[in-house]
Formats: sequence, C-alpha cells, structure tokens
Amino acid sequence: MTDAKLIDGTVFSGKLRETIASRVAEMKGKHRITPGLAVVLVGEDPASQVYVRTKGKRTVETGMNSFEHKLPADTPEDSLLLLIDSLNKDPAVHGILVQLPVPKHIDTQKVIEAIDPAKDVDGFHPVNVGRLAAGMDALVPCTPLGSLLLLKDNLGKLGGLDAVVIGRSNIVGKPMAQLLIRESCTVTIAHSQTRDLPSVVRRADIVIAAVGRPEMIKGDWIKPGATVIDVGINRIDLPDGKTRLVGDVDFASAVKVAGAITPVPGGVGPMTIACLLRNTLVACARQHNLPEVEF
Ligand SMILES: Nc1nc2c(c(=O)[nH]1)N[C@@H](CN(C=O)c1ccc(C(=O)N[C@@H](CCC(=O)O)C(=O)O)cc1)CN2
Ligand SMILES: [Mg+2]
Repeated sequence: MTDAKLIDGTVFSGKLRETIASRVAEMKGKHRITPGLAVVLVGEDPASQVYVRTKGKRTVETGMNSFEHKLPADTPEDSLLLLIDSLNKDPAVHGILVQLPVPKHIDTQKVIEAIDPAKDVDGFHPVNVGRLAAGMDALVPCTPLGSLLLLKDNLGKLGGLDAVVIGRSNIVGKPMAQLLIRESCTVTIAHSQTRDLPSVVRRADIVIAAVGRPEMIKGDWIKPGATVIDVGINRIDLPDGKTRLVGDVDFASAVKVAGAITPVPGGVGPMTIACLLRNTLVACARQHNLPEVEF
C-alpha cells in the first residue's frame, strides 16, 4: 500500500492568510475600518511567548492592527479583568484573546467570561459555546475550525461519514464534535474511559486525535484509507538530549494505513493562527453590521 497523502497545513494556512489579507484591504478601502486584535499574555511561558509573537506578526502582515499586552506573572486577577473591560469598550479592538494557560492564581473561566462574546475570537465564552451547539452563528474555536477546513479541503462534503474525536476538552474535542455534527457526520467522542478505544477508532472514516498523549494512536487502530487529523503538539526528549515535536498519532505507523494525514509540525498548528485572523475579520464585520465574510 502507498503511504497516506500529507495534508499540508503550512501551505493551506498561507493561502487562507492571503485571502484574509485581501478581505482586510477591501474593508479598509471600502469602509475605512481596520480590524484590530488584542492579545494578552500573562507571564513568561516560553512557548506562549512564541505563539503571541507569531500572532502579532501575522496580524500585522494581513493588514490588521495588533495590540499586545504583556503582563508580569504575578499580575492580580482583578487587574487582568480591568484590562479586559477596557478592551471590551475600545472600538479599535474587534477581537480579544488571552493566551492560555494563565498563571495558577488566575481563574481561567472567569477570564474567558469577562470577554465580550462579540469580541471572543477564541470562541471559548459560554455564549459562543452555546451558539455553536444550537447551530447559530458563533465565533468558533480556532484549532477545531482549522481542522475542519483541512478536512473539507481534502474530502469535500463530510455528510454521512463516521468521525471519532479522541479527547473531550472545551478547547478542541467538544467544539470539534459540534462542527462535525453540523457537517452531518456520525460523531463519537472518545476519552480516557472509553472501552476498547482501538476498535472504536477502527470504525472511523475521520479520526481527530486531541488527547495530549504523545504518539498514543497507532497505525493498526486506523481504518485503511481514513483521514487522520492530529491536533497533538507534544515535545518529547530524545536519547541524545535533544527534543522533538510529535503529535498524538504514531505517525510512522499511521502514514502506512491512512488515506490522508496531517504531520506534526506543519499540520493543524499553523491553521490555529490563520483561523484566529479569520475570526477577527468576522467579528469586525459583525460589529459593524457588514455582510458576513464567507470562508
Ligand atoms: N487563548 C488561546 N490559548 C492557546 C491556544 C488558543 O487557540 N487560544 N492554542 C494553543 C497555542 N497556540 C495558539 O495560541 C498555538 C499552538 C501551536 C501552533 C503552531 O503553529 N504549531 C506548530 C509548531 C510550533 C513549534 O514548533 O513549537 C505546528 O504544529 O506546526 C500555533 C498556535 C494553546 N494556547
Ligand atoms: Mg487557574
């Protein structure tokens, strides 16, 4: 059997960002509005610093305004909530994102709920969670949205396909399942207590791996020809003292069986930031009662 097709998230996200840039130019030219994204980072987590820097760079590259707020790790929760309140009221800011994880003394859910749902470009606010579940217009979490765009680009219509989502987090697993239901897939959500996970996965035409356990899903769990979307980003230590980034899927064995598969890095990861820019543009259009931007 030939190896699976590689789903290139770097190329796809680059094209998506080009489309967003042209829509931003149109919005600036026709309506004199520049979409603005505020990103808040609390603390000095090295990975978060890289993500926030990349978000700022990509925001500016697409022609939007970027507002970065870097706060020390010991920032009191109240000060963060006050900043969010001022960003909610700022008409130049159409999207607000607080980089996760936040330090332990801050209540993540309180922070998420402080963001105006109309500006919640992460799609984590209960209003957006509920709107997505009810099949209404919502701001949709970026990683699941990016995964869906890759799936549709590869498979076209998804209706009737069996999808298994492994992982039930609020950020990926649950919204991913909602998006797949919206596409008329038959969806199973598997998790740590699922019995006989390999045979559950073996039924699926679409496998979404979002467990956060390096290389857990093996090639012999995959139905031949299935499409595998690996959301995991795990840094593992190698015997030579170096580190390597791997997904939740054992890529070497899965690539022999799947029909198409996302690599790690270069699969879903780059789609997350492209979808953040997409959500900022959508939020901006909605706040100004402009026609919906379709992607
Ligand atoms: N408020 C949020 N916090 C976090 C989110 C989020 O969507 N909203 N997601 C992650 C981090 N993240 C964006 O914030 C993110 C993760 C990974 C990538 C990415 O492009 N990964 C690359 C590899 C990068 C590397 O070499 O380390 C890839 O997979 O190819 C982008 C964004 C947690 N926090
Ligand atoms: Mg906490």
